[in-house]
Amino acid sequence: MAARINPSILSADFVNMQRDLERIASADYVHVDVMDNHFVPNLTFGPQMVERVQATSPVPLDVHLMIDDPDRWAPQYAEIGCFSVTFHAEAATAPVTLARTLRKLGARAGIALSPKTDVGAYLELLPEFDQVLVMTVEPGFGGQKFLPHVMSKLTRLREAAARLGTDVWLEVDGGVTEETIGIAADAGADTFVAGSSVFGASDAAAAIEGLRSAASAHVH
Ligand SMILES: O=C(CO)[C@@H](O)[C@H](O)COP(=O)(O)O
Ligand SMILES: [Fe+2]
Repeated sequence: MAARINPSILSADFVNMQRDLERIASADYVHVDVMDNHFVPNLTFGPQMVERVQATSPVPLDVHLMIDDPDRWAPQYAEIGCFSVTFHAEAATAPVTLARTLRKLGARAGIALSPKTDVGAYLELLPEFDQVLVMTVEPGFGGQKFLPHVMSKLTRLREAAARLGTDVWLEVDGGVTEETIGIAADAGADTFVAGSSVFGASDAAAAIEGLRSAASAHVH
């Protein structure tokens, strides 16, 4: 199976967003990091900007909400028509109810786990989600180092998905490069977010292709 490569526009030039969206037109999805300065100590943008990105982007949006109270704020991203909406397990009060709402609104529902969050409580709930985002850095900033110790979560998620017979995408986010992507793919990831390693390259399309082929050799 081919790996999905989702460049993160956190590393794009915010005043040249249209140009940077065109640079990553060969990606599978565009990863959009929404941060609120409360759940994480950084602030990006909200639904108005995401709606404009969606109208401009040649590829669908994979929205990653690093915000407090996603139960209240996440549905509006599905209403805009975003392809997938992922909220943090640590921030949601009623994750299953929220995932059902997102699906009813036509979005894929995702749940994200910060590095210190155990995966155990979510394994039996996998059929309620279309994707699980395993953070491989502390959420909040691009350009951090990949944390290999979280790979055991992917192994457990992959086993649980097979046992439950559910087709859930397993996404990794943070520090993904041509050097680290194979480690995540070997552990069971099939969807890869990459910010600085794509936008930091002079040729973003070549960087996407490099990541795709480095991962595809490992994706099961
Ligand atoms: O959600 C986040 C950070 O909180 C990510 O999506 C980053 O944007 C990834 O950036 P790199 O680690 O690939 O530079
Ligand atoms: Fe992200």
